[in-house]
Amino acid sequence: MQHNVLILDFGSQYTQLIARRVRELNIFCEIFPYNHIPSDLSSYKAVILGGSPFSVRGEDAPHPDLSQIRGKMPLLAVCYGAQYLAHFSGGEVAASNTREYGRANLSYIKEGETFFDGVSENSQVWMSHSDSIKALPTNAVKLASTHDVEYAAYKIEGETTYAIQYHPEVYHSTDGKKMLENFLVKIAEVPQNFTPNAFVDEMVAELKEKLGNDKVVLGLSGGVDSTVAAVLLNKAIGQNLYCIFVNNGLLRKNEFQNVLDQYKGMGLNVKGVDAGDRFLGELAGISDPETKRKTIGRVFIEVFDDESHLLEDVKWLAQGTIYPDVIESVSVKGPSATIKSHHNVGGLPDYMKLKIVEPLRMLFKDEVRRVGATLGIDPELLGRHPFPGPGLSIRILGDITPEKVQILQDVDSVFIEGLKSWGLYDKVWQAGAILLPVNSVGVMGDERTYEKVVALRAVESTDGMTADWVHLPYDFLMKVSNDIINKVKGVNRVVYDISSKPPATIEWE
Ligand SMILES: Nc1ncnc2c1ncn2[C@@H]1O[C@H](COP(=O)(O)OP(=O)(O)OP(=O)(O)O)[C@@H](O)[C@H]1O
Ligand SMILES: O=c1[nH]c(=O)c2[nH+]cn([C@@H]3O[C@H](COP(=O)(O)O)[C@@H](O)[C@H]3O)c2[nH]1
Ligand SMILES: NC(=O)CC[C@H](N)C(=O)O
Ligand SMILES: [Mg+2]
Repeated sequence: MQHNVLILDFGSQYTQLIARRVRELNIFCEIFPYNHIPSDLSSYKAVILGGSPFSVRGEDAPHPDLSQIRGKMPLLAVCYGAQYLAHFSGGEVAASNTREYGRANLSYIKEGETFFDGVSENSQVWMSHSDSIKALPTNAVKLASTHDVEYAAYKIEGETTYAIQYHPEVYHSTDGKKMLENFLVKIAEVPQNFTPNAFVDEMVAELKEKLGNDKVVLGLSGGVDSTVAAVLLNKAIGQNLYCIFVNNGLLRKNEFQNVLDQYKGMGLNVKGVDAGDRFLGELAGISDPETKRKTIGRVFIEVFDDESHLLEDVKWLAQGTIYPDVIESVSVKGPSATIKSHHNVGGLPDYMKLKIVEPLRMLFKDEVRRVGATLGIDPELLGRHPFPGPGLSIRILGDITPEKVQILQDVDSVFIEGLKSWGLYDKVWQAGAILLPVNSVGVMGDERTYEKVVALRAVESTDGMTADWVHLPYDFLMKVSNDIINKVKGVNRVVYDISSKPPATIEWE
């Protein structure tokens, strides 16, 4: 893969957004922590320095050595980056009188600067800083100001170095993407050749080379990432790819069969392993959410290990890891605090001795979907809502029994089919039902009932990190709750979850 743009992360919440914007320009980019700059920079055509929660004046602040970068290749310094260049090159950075956070407008733009081509006068930019550049570094020229910030942008004469105090990557910087494009395409002349087709061609060639005639196993979940990874690998190594799809007894209604049928038409070598009883047996009596997750993770690995022993001579394990997972584990802040342990076939124990291959580890979710579309994967599969690996187990509060699984599968099916038939499914990022560990009193046909309560959840989100509940039409909620109570025996009450994340989470456990 061409490594075109290098983004240095100083711990800003927006670093990933910079990468998103660059990718939207069809330019490939990679994020590295400021203290792990690659030693070979020959494949990079430009570098971007990101923002940071630190003050450059602080003692523990990131102070990387940029001597191999600055003046040697095009450099764009954003926020902390801009302050960093100023502070260490003859300028001055000091605390602002007021903390600047939010929208501002450019009140001055230097004429004739390529960086501002096509940028409107008074263009709105997003500020988020408490330090300010009080004096420019040596050889710098002011390029833009706002009402409150004199040095909103500058460049260094004799270098292709640009620096901006605002955040072009944030949506509220109306011309931010234009400025990034001006810098990357017009000034740094980075090629815009990172397209799904190019990715597929390059990745297939790379996988062929890397894997040769080796055998590879892959856990298929029916989800987008593992499916796209499988189709790519299948294109590269054909029948040497062995896909395993495990029924953990906690899938959606009829999902095991439906997913297997769907894969049949795709020419994949898939084995369905029905381990439902094994999972439910191991989960019996467990109510604690973390213990449930850990148990499922362990049994997954055991089933997987058993299955790969049935195959001879397997050398590789393929995974559907995508870029946000990678960034999470390499970012300056490191893997974030465990709120919920995600089960993952990824964390395989050493004794399995398989090498890991992850063809999607450089892609964001929407890029994975586009690659999937290029590969001809059914749009319905690519548009599927995310579904957690531990499945319905974390949507059954309290202990899990086969009866409860069946009730929840039926409720979930009425809800999801309802969303589809009302044309709402694609407007919702994720939806599902939760079986609560309480009974409530109801009346059906003049008789008292004392049955289960279910909660419905539907959220909007871009990446699952934050989410808002969806304002589903009342008519829809009325119809679906009526259908659930009438069709699913054992349920006499339906409630709708109106919590956003944070402070709640999407799943209840
Ligand atoms: N039922 C299953 N059978 C086999 N492998 C599975 C199953 N569920 C999950 N996996 C494997 O575990 C990985 C992690 O699952 P998880 O659901 O957490 O991933 P994901 O990010 O949602 O990806 P996907 O879109 O592939 O489901 C999957 O990519 C897949 O390789
Ligand atoms: O693959 C997964 N394994 C897990 O263990 C897991 N737990 C939560 N999720 C999914 O992650 C997103 C965020 O969920 P939370 O707000 O509940 O943390 C939502 O999309 C959840 O469905 C999981 N996915
Ligand atoms: N967003 C940023 O990069 C902020 C930089 C620095 N911490 C400041 O407050 O000024
Ligand atoms: Mg999944």
